[in-house]
Amino acid sequence: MEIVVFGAGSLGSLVGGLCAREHHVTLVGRDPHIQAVRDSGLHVGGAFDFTVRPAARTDPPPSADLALVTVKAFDTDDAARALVDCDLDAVCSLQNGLGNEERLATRLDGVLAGTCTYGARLVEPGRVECTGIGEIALGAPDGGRSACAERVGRALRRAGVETTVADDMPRRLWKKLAVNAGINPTTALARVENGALADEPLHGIAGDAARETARVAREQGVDLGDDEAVAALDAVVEATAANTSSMLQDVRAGRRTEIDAINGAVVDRADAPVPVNRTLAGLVRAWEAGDQ
Ligand SMILES: NC(=O)C1=CN([C@@H]2O[C@H](COP(=O)(O)OP(=O)(O)OC[C@H]3O[C@@H](n4cnc5c(N)ncnc54)[C@H](OP(=O)(O)O)[C@@H]3O)[C@@H](O)[C@H]2O)C=CC1
Ligand SMILES: CC(C)(CO)C(=O)C(=O)O
Repeated sequence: MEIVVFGAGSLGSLVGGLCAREHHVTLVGRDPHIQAVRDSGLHVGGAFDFTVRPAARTDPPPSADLALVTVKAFDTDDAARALVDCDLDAVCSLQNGLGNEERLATRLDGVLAGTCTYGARLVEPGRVECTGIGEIALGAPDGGRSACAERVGRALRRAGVETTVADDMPRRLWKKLAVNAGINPTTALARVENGALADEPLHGIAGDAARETARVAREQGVDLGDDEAVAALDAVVEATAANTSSMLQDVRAGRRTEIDAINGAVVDRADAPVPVNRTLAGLVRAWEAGDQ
C-alpha cells in the first residue's frame, strides 16, 4: 500500500516507521527531521530497534492509497487543505480530541475515524522512540461497518501494527476524550505526572471531567456511562503513571495545547452546564494567552 503520513512528528514518525517495514510510506513533516530521514533514514527505538528508509518530504505527494493524519488537532484544517490535491482512497485521523474527522471531511473523501494508544516521542531529527505499545482502532466515523476500514486495518496489521477495525468509533472517540479531558488539563495545570491523579484532590477533579464528558456523550446519543468513563480514566492513570501527559509537555515547552479539541469540545457540545470542563479549558486557555 502507498501510505502518506501527514504530520510526521512523534506519533506520525512512529506509525509511519512501523508501516514502512511492509508498505511504501511517505512521511510529510518539517525540517530538520525530514532532511535527517532523507539523509540517514528513520530509526525507531524504545520498544523497537530498527531503521527504515521511508520517503520524506515537506508537502504531500500527488497520490497515495491512504493518508494517516497525525498533526495536532489545531492543525487539522491545514492538513485537510494540504491533502486536497493528493489523490487518496482513504484518510484516517489518529489524533486526540473531537472534531478532526468532521474537519477533514469538509475537504476530503473517504475519511475514517481512528484512535491510537501507542506512545511516541521524537527524540531528535531522524529518531523516534516508542514509549508504549498500544493499538490503533479505526472505522467509519459514524459507526457501522466499512469495507474501506477493513482494507486499511488489514494493511496496518500486515505491517505489525496492533489494529482493531471497530464498528463503534463514536463511542471509542468519546471514551478516549473522557480520559484526555480528565488527565491532560489536570496534569498540565498541577504540573504532575499522570500517576498523581490516583490520589485526591486530583482524582476527583479528573473524574468529574470524565463524568461530565460521558454525560455530554449521552446527550449526543453515544452510550457511555459515568462509571465506564471513570474506570477508563483510572486504567490509563495506572498504566501511564510515570508519563508526562502531552498537554503538560506542551505547557512546559511553551507550545500551544490541544485544549480546544479536548475540554473545549466537551463545552461546545454540552446541552447542560459542564463546570469542570469549562474551568479546566478556561485555565489552560488563559495560560496559553499569557506570557508563559
Ligand atoms: N505522541 C503520542 O504518543 C500520541 C499522540 N496522539 C495524538 O496524535 C496527534 C499528534 O501528536 P504528536 O505526534 O505528539 O505531535 P507532534 O507535534 O510531535 O507531531 C505533529 C507534527 O506535524 C507537523 N505539522 C503540522 N502541520 C504541518 C504541515 N502543514 N506540514 C507538515 N508538517 C506539519 C508538526 O510540525 P510543527 O510542530 O513544526 O508545526 C509536527 O512535527 C495529536 O492529536 C496527539 O494528541 C495520540 C496518541 C499518542
Ligand atoms: C493517554 C494520555 C493521557 C497519556 O499520557 C494521552 O493521550 C496524552 O498524554 O495525550
